[in-house]
Amino acid sequence: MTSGPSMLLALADVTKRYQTAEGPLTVLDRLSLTLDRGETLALTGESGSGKSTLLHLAAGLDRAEGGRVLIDGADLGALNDAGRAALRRHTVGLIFQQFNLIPSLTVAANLAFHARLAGKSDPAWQSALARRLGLDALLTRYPEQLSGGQQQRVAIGRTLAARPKLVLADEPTGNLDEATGDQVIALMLSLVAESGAALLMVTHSQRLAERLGRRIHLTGGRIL
Ligand SMILES: Nc1ncnc2c1ncn2[C@@H]1O[C@H](COP(=O)(O)OP(=O)(O)OP(=O)(O)O)[C@@H](O)[C@H]1O
Repeated sequence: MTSGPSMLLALADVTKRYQTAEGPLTVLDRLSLTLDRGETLALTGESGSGKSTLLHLAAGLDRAEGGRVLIDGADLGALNDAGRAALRRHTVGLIFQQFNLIPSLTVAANLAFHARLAGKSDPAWQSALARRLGLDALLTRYPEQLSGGQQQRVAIGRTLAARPKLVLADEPTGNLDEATGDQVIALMLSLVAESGAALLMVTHSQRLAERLGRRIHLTGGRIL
């Protein structure tokens, strides 16, 4: 595999198996894909086709049985746990369906949390994100005092505040009604574009997938 300067994420011949009571289950079968800097890519596939598995591998949260995963030129297989954690902290941002906010922190502190951990606090960018995400009047509230759409807007702001080069989103609007979900996706896409990040987004929705620059479909452990 050649890794040019524009390539941010590459999976090359990646195989992932789980051990189950019925024997080994091959979820990803010599799968390859690349994502360029600033590119947005939608990943669709039936339930159980391996979308979340692929996203976890791309985040360095899990290891493949075969093949290679490269993020920003770094081969995850060649890094130890601390190296992978550092790469995740500095380069990757994750957005999940369940929002995953810290319940004991205010909206403002949640927004600041990841950027601070990554040593990349940028108050001006954080304020701009809060304003653009419509969170200015909610900064002193706690997550349990927010609607689902508001919580996901905080989660998006928290992720983008650290300026990750790669944003990985797993069904980010899966817990929201369609109208709220559409608004949240629109905000996420424009802020991802402004921050220059690349986005890999898992979705069940063909309609949402069509809003991204490129689409791939996972089936039988491979990409169509
Ligand atoms: N830790 C695990 N151990 C065993 N099997 C697993 C494990 N995690 C996932 N699987 C299996 O691997 C397959 C892929 O799971 P994955 O969660 O990646 O699918 P998905 O496409 O994200 O599904 P969904 O759209 O329903 O969220 C499924 O058959 C699942 O049962």
